[in-house]
Amino acid sequence: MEHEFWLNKWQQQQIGFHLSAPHPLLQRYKDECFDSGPVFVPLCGKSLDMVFLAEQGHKVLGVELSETAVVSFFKERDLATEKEPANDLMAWRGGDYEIFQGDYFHLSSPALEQTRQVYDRAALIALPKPMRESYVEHLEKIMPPDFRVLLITLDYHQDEMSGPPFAVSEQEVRHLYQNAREIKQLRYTSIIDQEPSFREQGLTDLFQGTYFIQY
Ligand SMILES: C[S@@+](CC[C@H](N)C(=O)[O-])C[C@H]1O[C@@H](n2cnc3c(N)ncnc32)[C@H](O)[C@@H]1O
Repeated sequence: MEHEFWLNKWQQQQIGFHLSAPHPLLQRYKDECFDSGPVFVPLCGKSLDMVFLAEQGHKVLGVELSETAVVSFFKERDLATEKEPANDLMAWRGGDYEIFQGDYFHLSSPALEQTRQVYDRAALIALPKPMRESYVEHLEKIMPPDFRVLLITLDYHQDEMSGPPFAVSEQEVRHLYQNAREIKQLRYTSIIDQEPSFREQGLTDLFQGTYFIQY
């Protein structure tokens, strides 16, 4: 997607993707997938999942395009911040969080080289197909060789709705992450009954997939 698309969404506060509580699947699978080390949250928005991770003792690194999102995240927690340029991005630090504000595709940081865990909720599925390949390629470039990912996807008939969120099937996850040592599907369930607004937009079904990916 164009940067303008997301910056406008934040400007106009059209952030239906933002949840008012930590994601239940993060709570369910965190201990199974992560050790006590830091966690990288790409395309993080101002997600409360970061707060949950910090409360569980993790240092949290994020990257987010929108300055509005980053400023709101720290402001809503009443956290004092300091910021400094980090290549093309701006690194904001406060509490247990370090959020790089700018384009994920320009991110590289020594801090990430020490981070072996990635939490992806609504990041991969926020991107159109050609960008999803670049997203995984970039992740493989900026993370250490033995990283792992807890990934939450949505899947539906793409011709029934234009994204975002985009449909990402299990087959595509396996293709995108073909360089990984292990890809385990933890869960794949229909959630259309809990998401009536998607039915109103024309979807006949909507599945949520959860994967553990180990390099
Ligand atoms: C669907 S939202 C999900 C946010 C968050 N993961 C959550 O669960 O609430 C996608 C986010 O990615 C951000 N984004 C989109 N393209 C980006 C890019 N190239 N670099 C960094 N952030 C980006 C958007 O501003 C938006 O906040």
